[in-house]
Amino acid sequence: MAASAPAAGRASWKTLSAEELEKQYSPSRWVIRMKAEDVVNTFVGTGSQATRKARATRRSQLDVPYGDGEGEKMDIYFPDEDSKASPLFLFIHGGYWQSGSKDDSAFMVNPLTAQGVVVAIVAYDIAPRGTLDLMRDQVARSLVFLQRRYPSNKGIYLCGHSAGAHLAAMMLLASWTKHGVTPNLQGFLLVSGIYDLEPLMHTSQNAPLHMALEDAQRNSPQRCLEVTPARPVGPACPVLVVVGQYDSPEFHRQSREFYETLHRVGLKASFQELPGVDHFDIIENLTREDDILTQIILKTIFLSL
Ligand SMILES: N[C@@H](CC(=O)c1ccccc1NC=O)C(=O)O
Repeated sequence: MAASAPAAGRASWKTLSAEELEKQYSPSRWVIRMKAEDVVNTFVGTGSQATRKARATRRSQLDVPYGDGEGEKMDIYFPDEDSKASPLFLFIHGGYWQSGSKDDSAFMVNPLTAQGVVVAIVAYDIAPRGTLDLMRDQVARSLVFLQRRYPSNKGIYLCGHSAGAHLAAMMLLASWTKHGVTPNLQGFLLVSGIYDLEPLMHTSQNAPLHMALEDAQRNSPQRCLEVTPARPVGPACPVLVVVGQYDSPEFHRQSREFYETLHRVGLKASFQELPGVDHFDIIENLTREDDILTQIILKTIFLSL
């Protein structure tokens, strides 16, 4: 009996009504510090202000193409002192694979570049233009591009928020042989992510995504990790799963169960619930050097060097 308990727990969302699922997967409705309708505008405002500041105060290369597609661009921000062997931090923005842009996602650039980290913010083709399979391939190619451009890097640290954490987690399942180079991935930071996409099929978020059951399952790291034996990162590569105190119960469940799966398959996983933050200020606060998640990121990067 005990062996079947996790599987039963994993499908617990199936008992929720359509209305409750919609609420659970609407992150702004769980924010307590302001009205739900103001949350996303505030988040985008903070992100675009941080991006303006990063572009004004840091050396950068903007719209660097990592592929031939029009949307396949990244912004790269550099520390003041030039080094050929810096750690690289790649951020994948969220927005349910249908909103968000690299141009308002440079939250963490100033605090991280101040400590000698090169920060790249990647753009990908959001829906309806892009499919989940395309986005996943774009993120993989952006990592390959970074590895080729900076072959002596001191590790690539991949961070994603929400839908971006999902895309980051999919890189734990990537097959690098077809790309001809394996990115030097040394850490994953998965912030308020979604790892099982099946519940989303039953919410309004699926309208532009058009996920059928096979699409949702093929793109669910929670599911794929358990059945895929070959993994591209070793047991020494830390994978941090982080969720905000005020994320919804379903987001908490998704993070906890994904952490448990990572741990079970032998990855160096850790799980942290950050107190006092929600789905949005968990990322907005990365503009600050003294933020707890900024400090966790810096520790992850510099303790593993
Ligand atoms: N429509 C959603 C927006 C949202 O979930 C979101 C917005 C910006 C960045 C990340 C988000 N969530 C997941 O990717 C909401 O307001 O709850």
